[in-house]
This record gives sequence, structure tokens and C-alpha cells, in this order.
Amino acid sequence: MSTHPAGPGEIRLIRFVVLFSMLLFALSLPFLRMPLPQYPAFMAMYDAALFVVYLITAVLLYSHGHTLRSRALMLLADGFLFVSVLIVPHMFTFPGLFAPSGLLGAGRQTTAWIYQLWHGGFPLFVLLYVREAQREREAVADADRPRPSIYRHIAVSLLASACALALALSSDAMLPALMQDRQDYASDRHWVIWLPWLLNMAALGLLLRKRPQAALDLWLIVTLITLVLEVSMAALFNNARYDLGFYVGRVNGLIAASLVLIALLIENGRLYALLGRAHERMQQRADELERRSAQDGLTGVANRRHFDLMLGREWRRAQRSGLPLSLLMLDVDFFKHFNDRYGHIAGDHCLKAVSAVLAGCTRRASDVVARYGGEEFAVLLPDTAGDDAQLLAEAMCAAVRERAVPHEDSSVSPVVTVSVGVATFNPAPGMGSRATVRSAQLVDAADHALYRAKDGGRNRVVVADASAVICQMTGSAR
Ligand SMILES: Nc1nc2c(ncn2[C@@H]2O[C@H](COP(=O)(O)OP(=O)(O)OP(=O)(O)O)[C@@H](O)[C@H]2O)c(=O)[nH]1
Repeated sequence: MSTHPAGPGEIRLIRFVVLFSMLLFALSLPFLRMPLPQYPAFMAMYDAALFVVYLITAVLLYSHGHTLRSRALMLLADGFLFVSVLIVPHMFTFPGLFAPSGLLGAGRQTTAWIYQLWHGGFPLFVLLYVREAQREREAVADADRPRPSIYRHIAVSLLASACALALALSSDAMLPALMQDRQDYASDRHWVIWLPWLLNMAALGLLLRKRPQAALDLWLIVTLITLVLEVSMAALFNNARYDLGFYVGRVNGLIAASLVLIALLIENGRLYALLGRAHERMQQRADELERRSAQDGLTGVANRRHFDLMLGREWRRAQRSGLPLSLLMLDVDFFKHFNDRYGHIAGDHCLKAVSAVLAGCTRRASDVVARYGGEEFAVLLPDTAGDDAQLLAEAMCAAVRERAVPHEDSSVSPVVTVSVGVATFNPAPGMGSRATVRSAQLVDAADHALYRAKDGGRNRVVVADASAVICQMTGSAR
């Protein structure tokens, strides 16, 4: 918000607020001096609301300034804190609110001077903000800026409020009279009553000239316009406390106070939505990366890395549950001849077809079909006994044959065939501590059975005893 331009919706809202404030001013201008009933409770509510709004705005701006390492935003936050602190004595010293002549040793001029100092002080902070924002834009990148100290800023702001309060408390003796009595303004008021108006106009002029204008700048412009209108109605062109200008001016003041807060809250909501969407996108990308990192690029089945991971995991699970774990190792027969005859690209297509057939044969979500390397595949079958693994291995053998990928250079079949080694392990309790070694033994056993299948003539399934590596020929049909 402090760097981004305002969106079209924001600009519409800004225009509406300016028009509303100007209309309110224009309509009440002829009646500003009209006396109205006195409602001290209105002042209590007004000051309490302003205090909360200014304080929250200051907190939000300090946090933005700290995050963005922006001294400019800190200075603006100082302005809001300065006002929120001054509002408290303004309420306590206001005659008739807590005591007929106000608390804190207030004199006749005290409250009026607090009002003057807060309305004159705030635009000074805006002027400092504009100057610093311009300097920051021309200086080094945000990340290289030293982070401004929040505490130092708060301390300076509190000091400024304390000085202003001290001045206001001694205003009866030291400063020009603004009030004739506790109700009416002085008839020949000193020119200093124009100072807040002039300072707000100066800050407004500087902000209007600032380029580029961020959304925050536009909201500040509206704030200053409404403040100028407030000061005009409630301090310059009206006559006394509790006349129409006094009330309507304060309504404008409340609008002015809320604008930056509303803008910051809108911005916060927008940032949360953006953050949520960014997090979702990142999560999707992470899932996609995770999926890809587990996948073989050519065939789409699991890759070797994922297979190793799953083997270790399933081995440990089998250790805990005592359920059997079977492994099939499959190898395409005479694949070198296939490549030589049909070419490498056709070889790739053949591997894709074989892997699709193998994946199609598995039925359980826990089964893992993986490309083990080259033209060799591995199928991990958790909770599967040797007999069932052998049945599945033979079904795979048959399914590959039925897929009928022509292989004229194979001496065992006119179509592509596979040889399969099967190993099953029935883990005993206590083997888990040496899980990787033992799971490697299962791979060795299945591999050994596979080579026996090759030796035995190919296109067949051989089952091994995983613990003793006892091979048993089953002689699959051609
Ligand atoms: N097209 C293709 N060929 C591959 C790929 N990976 C390995 N190969 C080939 O697969 C062939 C494997 O040959 P061998 O290990 O001699 O085995 P074989 O010819 O299948 O013989 P047997 O296994 O004894 O039946 C080699 O020619 C490799 O180049 C691949 O990703 N794509």
C-alpha cells in the first residue's frame, strides 16, 4: 500500500469520501454558528473513538514500517501516535466532561490549545513522511536499508506529545487566548488559529505533488482534505463550543481519522488473501515436485529412488506387523536385440508399454511398480505371500505376451516377453535394526531368481526362497 498504486475500487471510494465531506461542509457552511444543545457525552465518545482509531493506525503503520524498513512509514506512525496520546488529555481537560473546568489542572485555554497542537502537529509528521518517502525512493533498495528502531520512534513521538501537552497546560499564561470563556471562542482570535489549517494545506500541497503516488498517499490526501474541512468548521468559521460547526466538524474529523485505518485494514485483508493463494500455489508445486521426484521420466512408474524408499518403509512395516513382503524383479527378454532391430525410440515405446501392462496388473494401492534400471522392473508387494506373488508374476508374464509387441529377433517368442524372479520374505521380530541390509538381501534373492529364469530359457517365472535363496523353477508356459 505504501508503494503500490490504488486500485479502481479504492479510487472510487476515495472520490466518494471527498465528495461526501465537501457536501457536508457546503451544506453546513451557512449554519456553522447555529447554537445546538450541549452534549458533553458526544465529546467523550468522539475522543474515545479517535483515540482508538489513531492508536490502531499507529500500531499498523509501525509494523508496516518495521517490516519494510521504511523510516517514512515510521514517521507517519509517529504522527498518529502523537495525536492519539494528545487526545487523552484533550478528553480529561475538556470542561464539563469529568469536571466543570476539566481535570489535570486545565486552564481556560488548555483544551483549545491541545486541539490546535494536535491539528497542527499531525501535518508536520505528514510533511516529514513525504520528504523521507521521496528520499527512500531515490536511495538504496529496501532490503539494504537499516531497520529503523520502533522504540526510538515511539520515544520521540511521546516526547513531542509531552512537550505539546506541557505547552497547552501553560497556555493561559504563555500563549495567545483562543477562548473567551469555557464556551465561546475569543472574538479577536490571534492569527495562530490559522496555523493548523495552513500546515494541513502545506502537507496536502506536498502530497499532491508527490510522484508516484501510492495508495497510502491518496488516502492521506483525503485525510488532509477532511482535516482542513474539520478545522474550518470546528475552529475557524464557527463561533463556540456546541454550535453546528463544532459538531459537524468533529464528524468530519472522525472520518479523517478512520480513512488511513480503513485503507490499512483493506490492504491487510488483500495481503492475507494473496498470502493464502501463494501458499496454495507453493503447496501445489511442492506436491508436483514430490510426485515427479518419485517418478521415472520415461515410463511414468516409480523410479529407483522411490522404490528404495518404499522397500525400506515396507520392510520396516513388515517387521512390525510380521506380514509377508514379496518382490518381483522383471527383465525384458533380448531387449538389446529389440533395440538393434527396431531402434532406440521403438525400444522406449516398448518399455512404456511393458510398464503400463505391469501397472495394470497390480490391484492394491500399496503395490509399487518401479523401473529398477534400463529394461529391468521391480514390483513391491506388501502383505503378499509367496504363492500370491507367484500368481501375480505369472499373470504379468502372460499380460506382457498378450500385449503382443512384435519382437522378431527374440528366440523365445515372436512378441516381447519378460522373465521374472520372485522372492518373499516372512520377517521375524527383531530384524528391523538391520533393515537396509536385509531388504537388500530380498532384492538379491529376487535378482538371483531372475537370472535363473533367464538361464532357464526366459519368458518364465522363478520363485526363490528369500532367506536361503533356494530357487525353484516353475516353467511358465509360452
Ligand atoms: N530403448 C531403450 N533401451 C534401453 C534403455 N535402458 C536400457 N536399454 C537397453 O536395454 C538393453 C539391455 O541389454 P542386455 O542387458 O544385454 O539384456 P537383453 O538384451 O535384454 O538380454 P536378456 O536380458 O539376457 O534377455 C541394452 O541394449 C540397453 O541399451 C532405455 O531406456 N531405452
